[in-house]
Amino acid sequence: MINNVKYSSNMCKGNFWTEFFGQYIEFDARGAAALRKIKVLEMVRQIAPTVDSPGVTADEVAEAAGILRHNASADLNELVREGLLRKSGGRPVRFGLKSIADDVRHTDTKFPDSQYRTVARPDPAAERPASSERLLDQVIGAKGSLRAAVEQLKAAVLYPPHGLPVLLLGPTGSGKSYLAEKMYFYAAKSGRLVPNAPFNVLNCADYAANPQLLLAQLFGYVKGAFTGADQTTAGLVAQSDNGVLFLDEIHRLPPEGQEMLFLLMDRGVYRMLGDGATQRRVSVRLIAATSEDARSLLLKTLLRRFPVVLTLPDVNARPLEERLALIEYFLAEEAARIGVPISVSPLVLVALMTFHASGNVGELHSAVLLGCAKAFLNYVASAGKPEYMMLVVTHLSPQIQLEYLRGHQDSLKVEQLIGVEDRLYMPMPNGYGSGGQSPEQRKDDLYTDFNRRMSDYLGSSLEQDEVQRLIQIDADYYLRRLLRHVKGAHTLPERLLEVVAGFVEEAGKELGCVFEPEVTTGIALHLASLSRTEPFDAEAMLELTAHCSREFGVVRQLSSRLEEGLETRLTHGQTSFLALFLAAHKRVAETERVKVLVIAHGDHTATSMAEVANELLYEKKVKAIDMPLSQSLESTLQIAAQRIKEMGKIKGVLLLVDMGSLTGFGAALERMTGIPVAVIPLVTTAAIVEAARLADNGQMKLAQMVEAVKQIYDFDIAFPLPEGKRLIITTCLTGEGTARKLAAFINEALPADLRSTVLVQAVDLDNGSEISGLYVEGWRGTVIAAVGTVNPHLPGVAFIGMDQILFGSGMKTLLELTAEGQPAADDADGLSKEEAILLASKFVTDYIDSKDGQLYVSGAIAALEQLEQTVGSSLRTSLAVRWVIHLSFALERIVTGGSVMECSELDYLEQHHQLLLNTIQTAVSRTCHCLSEPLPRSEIGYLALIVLPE
Ligand SMILES: Nc1ncnc2c1ncn2[C@@H]1O[C@H](COP(=O)(O)OP(=O)(O)OP(=O)(O)O)[C@@H](O)[C@H]1O
Repeated sequence: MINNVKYSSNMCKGNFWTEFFGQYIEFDARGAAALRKIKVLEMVRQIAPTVDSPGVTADEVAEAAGILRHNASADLNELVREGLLRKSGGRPVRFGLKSIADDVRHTDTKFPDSQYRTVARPDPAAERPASSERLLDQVIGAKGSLRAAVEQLKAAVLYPPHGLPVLLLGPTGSGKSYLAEKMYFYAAKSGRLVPNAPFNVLNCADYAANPQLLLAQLFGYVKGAFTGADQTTAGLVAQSDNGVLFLDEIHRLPPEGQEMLFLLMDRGVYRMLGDGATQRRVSVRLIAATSEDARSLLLKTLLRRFPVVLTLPDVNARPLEERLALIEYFLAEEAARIGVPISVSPLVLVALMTFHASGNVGELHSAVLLGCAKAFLNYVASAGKPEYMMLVVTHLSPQIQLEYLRGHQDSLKVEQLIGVEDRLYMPMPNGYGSGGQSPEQRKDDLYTDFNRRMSDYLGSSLEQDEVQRLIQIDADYYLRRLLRHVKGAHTLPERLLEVVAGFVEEAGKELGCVFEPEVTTGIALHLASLSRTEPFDAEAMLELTAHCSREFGVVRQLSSRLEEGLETRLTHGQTSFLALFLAAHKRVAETERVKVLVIAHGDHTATSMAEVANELLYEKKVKAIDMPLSQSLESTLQIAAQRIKEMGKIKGVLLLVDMGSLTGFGAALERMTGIPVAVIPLVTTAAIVEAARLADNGQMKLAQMVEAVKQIYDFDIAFPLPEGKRLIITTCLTGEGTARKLAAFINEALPADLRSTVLVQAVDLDNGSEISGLYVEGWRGTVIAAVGTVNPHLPGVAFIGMDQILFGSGMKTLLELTAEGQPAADDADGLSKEEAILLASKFVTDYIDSKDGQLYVSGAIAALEQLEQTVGSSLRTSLAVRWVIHLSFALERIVTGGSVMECSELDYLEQHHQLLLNTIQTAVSRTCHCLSEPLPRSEIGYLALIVLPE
């Protein structure tokens, strides 16, 4: 147990905390070790996400997590002991995920190598339509903080003959609307309502500025009741006959409105505005809610008429188990929505469990939605075909991350509750917990979901272009889910389909584009399912349509036609929605299109990448050609030309290839087909997705598309490389940190005459995204080597691991490569031993952010000199550098109470090199005065391993 960890070293400041959280935060050491272990596990999962990947070294994890290497090593070994990771033999030791498939019991999805120890799975019973009894019992908290409320709600619903009015109190977002809706389903399921009974919602706050209009909406009015009342119109009370009316924010109802409600509640009658004489009879179950102080804002006489008044608790005061259940519920819902399992790290759960949700369950819900939205962007852009979407702590909002770091009084309890294992949320076929709803209602829900997500995006800190992309993706998903919910259009009236088809065609003409037939079906389904409800956030919708004003204009222009055909009026919200929908699905006519073709070496490389992209896109139109190694270039060229010809008359082809001579196909194919072809080399799945998305959208010219796709290869080196210069790239996962330090380190280590011609540049690989092949392509032959913690796999470019540079002969190799094949002089890196040691010391003191750094380095150097003196020979420069760096870090670790490194070869060393071990032990204890106890034997073992090659 580490008692005094303070995340105050340079490394942590520079690499992790400041990068993610913008400022330096000292946080309580309590639980730090446990959290660090969780983080280490998360990093392994990020760097080596599958069980068959080669695994990661402690260095890589330390780098990625922004922690000291020995801590990473200690945690990794502990995770191995706990059975969470596997460890490979050989050097350097690699750690990888374990295959533990037993716990995954989900039958639909295959997870042959799932590394998850536990799988959080929604209650299978939730998949079945819930019985009326279960409906309310399934509400999270029904057995806990909402127990009394749920019992009273049941009684209120069942009370003969028409139930009792209910007033729900509680802070905003505490679930009042949610419970009102549940009550409606409960009443319907238990046979207290007629089939298809209405459920109408009126948020009185929406009409706060116009109480007259509010009353008119509620009670209806007769012709001439007020200026503008051209015809007699029924209100929501009448429309809710035999059903449920939910009045949200009821305190906004003016006193006369409250009085009008008395009559309804006492005698089941009401009067329309402008007709005080006629009493009309209805049977309406009334549910009301307010987040304000009802006692001071409602008439006492109204308050008294609610026999059931319930106050919902603040989510921050609810038991931790309930909060976890809510989070898990939302995660499972998201998994169902996107149709992909979601893997969630314990860190995420701890953060979600402990932040102060002032907006209550609603805010918790938004936090999950937005986290998933960010994760989804990464998922869509990730190469390969991830089995699941990963939700990690950096996907959460900065505020939540910040709160998490500040710590929380319940942190320890929460960590215990959550454990250290990742959880996997499976997409449930019927959604999660949607029991009791008809397909019709589900459709409404989809829309409500969609609507709410849009508002959340708008209110979030997401970048504008991220919001736009998410809207597009969501609109696409909405359509697909809608189509999935109601199989085919046969349930739709023919007339509706006809009207919508006409509208879509006209819209296409106006916008100069075409729409797939599914778009007609989708809009028809959407309109059919929405006829009863007004989208609740019309304003947010309007805001969203800012980016598709042309479509908005066209819908407005054509709306009268649609309204006539549908015999209804489109609300503002619906108009905006249709514009959004058209914008997301408009396609250019075939002849105006650019098509995407992928060619890559290997039996399946191209086809499998295209398959992934197609799966993620609405239109599955990416074509691929595999080029097995046995296939000649010439025949691949012929096949490609044939394939392009089959595409018919098109505007151009964006050809994505992997490497080699395929990059030269562009001109040849243009000649053979007469169609413009642009080539982008070093294809990745992310690039295909982006290319296909742009091709789908059809707004760009071929050349513009090439430029746009290049953006996917995101890197931070300026084009072009100055004339005559060559380049060494340094890499690391978190970009800013080690790569930059390493760049500075190598730059300093380069002989002066080379510095003018060789640039050392850090490249941000941004959590595994691929380095820009394009840039390497552009500078073909100019990159000498890549150095760092992650191999970017640049074709034809040698990679030297950071450990090799620091602890091995990496610098020598690098200089050899720099000198174009001429071996570097003599030892290590051409530096004198003193210079090399000086550099190593500087490296160490840069990393250890305390005045003691110098102490550790001096100790390490003194120990080396002592050893050399005793042995009577001088250690080679590269080994001396390794010794100094290693021992300095070891001293810091031990002095600050860190874990001791295990040395697996210690037994062997004790048997065969005991004298050496003893000599080192003596040298260290004589010179390293910072130690209060002898350096542990296994640490000595490591030092011996450094010396032994000599
Ligand atoms: N017990 C619950 N289980 C699942 N989801 C819930 C629960 N309670 C609330 N929610 C979700 O939390 C969000 C906010 O709930 P809701 O809108 O019902 O709150 P509210 O009290 O009506 O808020 P407001 O006063 O702002 O109208 C919704 O997304 C709702 O689905």
